[in-house]
Parts: sequence; structure tokens; C-alpha cells
Amino acid sequence: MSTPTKQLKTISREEVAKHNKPGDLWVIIDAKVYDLSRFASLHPGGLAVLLDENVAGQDATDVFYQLHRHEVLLKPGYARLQVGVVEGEEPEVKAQQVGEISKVPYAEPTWLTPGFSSPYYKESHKALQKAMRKFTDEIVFPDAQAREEDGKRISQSVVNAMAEMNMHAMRLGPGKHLKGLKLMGGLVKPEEFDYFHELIINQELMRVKARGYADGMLGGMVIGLPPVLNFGSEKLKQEIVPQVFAGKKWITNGTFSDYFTVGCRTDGGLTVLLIPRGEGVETTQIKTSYSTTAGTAYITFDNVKVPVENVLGREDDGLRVILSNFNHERWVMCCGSVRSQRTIVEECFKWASQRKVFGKPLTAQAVIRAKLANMISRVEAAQNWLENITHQMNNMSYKEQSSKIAGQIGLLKKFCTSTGQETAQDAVQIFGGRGITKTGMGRFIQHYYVTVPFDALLGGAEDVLGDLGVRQAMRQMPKSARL
Ligand code: HEM
Repeated sequence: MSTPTKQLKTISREEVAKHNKPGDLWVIIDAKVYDLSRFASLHPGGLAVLLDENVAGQDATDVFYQLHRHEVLLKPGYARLQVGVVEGEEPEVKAQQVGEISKVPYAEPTWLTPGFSSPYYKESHKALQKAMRKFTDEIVFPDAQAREEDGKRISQSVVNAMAEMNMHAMRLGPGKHLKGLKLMGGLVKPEEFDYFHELIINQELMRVKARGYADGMLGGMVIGLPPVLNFGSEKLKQEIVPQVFAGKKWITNGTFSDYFTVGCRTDGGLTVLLIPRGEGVETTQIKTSYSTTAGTAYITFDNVKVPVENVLGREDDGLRVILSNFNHERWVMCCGSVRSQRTIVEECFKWASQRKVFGKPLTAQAVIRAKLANMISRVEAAQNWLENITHQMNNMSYKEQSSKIAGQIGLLKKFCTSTGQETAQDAVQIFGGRGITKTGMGRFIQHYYVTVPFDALLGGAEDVLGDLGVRQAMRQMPKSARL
């Protein structure tokens, strides 16, 4: 939200210039006049910088945006320091408003860029995207940033708000489980819900820019509940699924789960069980390179008794249950990974345009433009491949997906996460020291840089997925083919 400027008085630049000493200190930032007289001694960047002759009583716009994110000025405690607007001038900088599409080049996928079109997205997709953007900005983003900071799990109010929209159910993809549900307040009919709707939900939620939270936001459900839906008995499904969709129970989010979907070694192989939290089940928090809000845990099962009806699929046939889960799960991860990369492109484009070195923006340097070129190419390639695969998923049965595109999904995931890591490295180079600080200018770059290696591990390490892709292709190699 920007500060309302209309009621504020207009002040001439000459008048501002008179307030240039300790105890009487004004500055101009983006045509807005700030009285820093009392704040100066509390300023985290120190008093001396504010008393510099080029700052005190002067226009400090450029230097301010070299050192602070715009959001600093939006914090109520700081916004309050504004005492007026420069006579005859209008502020230029505008924060992205709730629900708004970014105007920064490549900050949005092509289909959301004015003047571009796409064969994949219909009216219901567009309506869902708009609603999801608003929902994420208003309800999820503030909670994500706060929880990432304090490491607590997602607030129940957010889980409830998601449940009200039936978002948890939609995150399991199209299918019978959506029948009769009112999706996103009725914006999408259950029978028309497809993988592009789900892609939109996954990508919009990822805009929270908080990787641990993104997993803690019922990421465990996306992985742990499908085996119950696809292989559980009717009785088990009726008992478990509605509770999880309603946000009352948690599955496979370690520290705070009520149920765990577990592959157990049995005499004849693997058997998948749904284990409720109870006697003999213990979870201990594991600290990782991302926040504890994800719920990552070390779990022990000690002589736990599990009812026979909690077997998912057949005894000793657990590998099939686990493998059948992988395609969707990996595809979800691709959606998130691509969207996170895009956030980094946006951050870098903004920074490289506003950061001035020897009087010129970073974008004046060919080496920086080359890094941006690589980043843009990677994210566009990944999104376009993702959309192609999503289209195939919409036109294949679940079984066909396994035989025809499991390999491609594996390759896409490897591509998304390896390019994500290259982009993280480029971004840190562009931001310099600010790319490794947890607060201020480069905080999202730092966060991405330390959390992106995890994307390259979950759902299968890159080498394994690459190998899967090539092995599946090898099986389709015609015997008749010769050079
Ligand atoms: C309304 C005016 C200002 C406010 C509310 C403000 C607030 C802050 C805050 C909250 C920080 C901590 C870092 C962050 O959260 O981004 C900071 C750091 C800093 N500020 Fe300011 N500031 C203002 C104006 C200025 C100006 C005009 C300068 C001019 C040189 C300046 C120089 C610095 C420096 C050098 C740092 C340390 C940066 C770093 O650690 O990377 N500030 N300021």
C-alpha cells in the first residue's frame, strides 16, 4: 500500500534544503519529503550517512534505492515520517498492489503478459489466476514471511482460508475427489478443473518467496494423501480425506503430522502404510538450510500397531504405490521451481536497473546483461516445457502418463533445478555482498541461494531423474533405427 499523498502539504525544494542539520533533518525520496530529525539517531544505517551534504536537505532518491527495498518506506513506523510532497512533483515509484501483475519484463509467464497469447489458458484459468494472486498476496504472503522468521508452522487461519476455497483438494489435481465441491468460491467447475488450473495454484502459492513455508503449507499432503486416495479402502478414504481437505488433520509434514504415509520393509518387499500419530510414534525437529516452518522431522516408529485396513495397496506391493505417486509430485515441484526462478529474475532486473556504479546502472554493463540473458532463457525454456508437459497430462490417462511422460517429467525436473542453481549463482554475483545478507536489499536472493539445493533433491536427485529420462527413452528406441 502506498502512502496517501493528497492530504500532505506541498513543500518547495528550497524549503527542504533549509533542514539540513542534526535535530532538523529532512530528505526527499521520490518526490516525498521525510522529516528524519528524531529518527536519524535510531537509523539502522547510522546518523553520519544522513548528515552527508548530498543527503541532508537534498534529494536522496538514488542513494536510498541503492541501500533499501521500497517496502522500508511502506512500514507504518517509517511511512509516518513523511511530512509532505515536493511542490509540482509526483512520486514515481509504485509498489505492486495486491493482486496486480508485475510490469517488470519476464517477471510473469508469457500468458500473463499484456499483448501475448497462449493456446493453453481459458477464461476459467484466467479467473482462477486473478483470485489466486489476490489470495496469496493478501492472506498467504504476510503469514509466510512471519512464519519463515519465527519458524512456527503455517497459521491455522490461513489453512482454514485455503480449505474454504477447497484449495487443498485442488492441489491433488483433477479427479473424482473434486466432485460436488465449490472450487475457489465457484470460479471453476469440478468437471472442468484440469492440470493447468492446478499449475496456476502451485505457481501462485510459490510467490510467497519462503521455501520452508511453501513445504509447510501442506506440501506433505500433496505427497502423502494421493496413496490414500488411489490405494486406500473406501472406509479409510472416507475417514481421512475429508479431514485433511478441511485443514483439520495433517499428513506427512513431519513435526506436526497426524498421519504418516510410510513405506515399510516387509518380508516380500515394501508395503505402504498409513500410520496415525500415537503410541510409539515420535518426531524430532531437524534443522535444515530452510526454516523449521516446513516441519522437517526425524521420525521413529517403535513397536507401533497399525490396523490392517491402513495398508495402502497390496502387501509387499508398496513400490508400485510409491512409484505411481512420483509423476504428479515431481510435476508439482517443477511448477514451484520455475516460479521461484522467475521471482529471482524480477529481483535481479529491478536491482540491476536501480543500482548505480560510477554513475551508471548495472544494466549498462554487458556482463550483467549477459547474466540476465541466461536467467531469462532458462526460466522461459522451463516454463514452456512445463506447459507442454501439462498439456500432455491433460490429454493422457494416469497410466499413459507413467509410460509416456514419466521420463520427460524427470528430465524437466532435473532441468528446472539445475538451471535454478545456476540462476541462484548468477543472482548472487549481480547482487554482490547484498546477495548473502538475510535482511535488506538481497534478502530473497540469499533465501533462494541457500534453499535451492533442496529443490534438486526432493522427488529424486538430479542424476537419478536424468537417468530415468534416458532409460525411458531407451525403451522406446526402435530396433530398426540405424545411422
Ligand atoms: C525515510 C528514510 C530512511 C529510512 C526509513 C531508512 C531505514 C533504514 C533501515 C530500516 C535500514 C536497515 C536495512 C533495511 O531494512 O533495509 C537502513 C539501512 C541503511 N540506510 Fe537507511 N533509511 C532512510 C534513509 C537513508 C538515507 C537517505 C541514506 C543515505 C545514505 C541511508 C543509508 C543507509 C545505509 C548505509 C544503511 C545500511 C545498509 C546495509 O546494511 O546494506 N538511509 N535504513
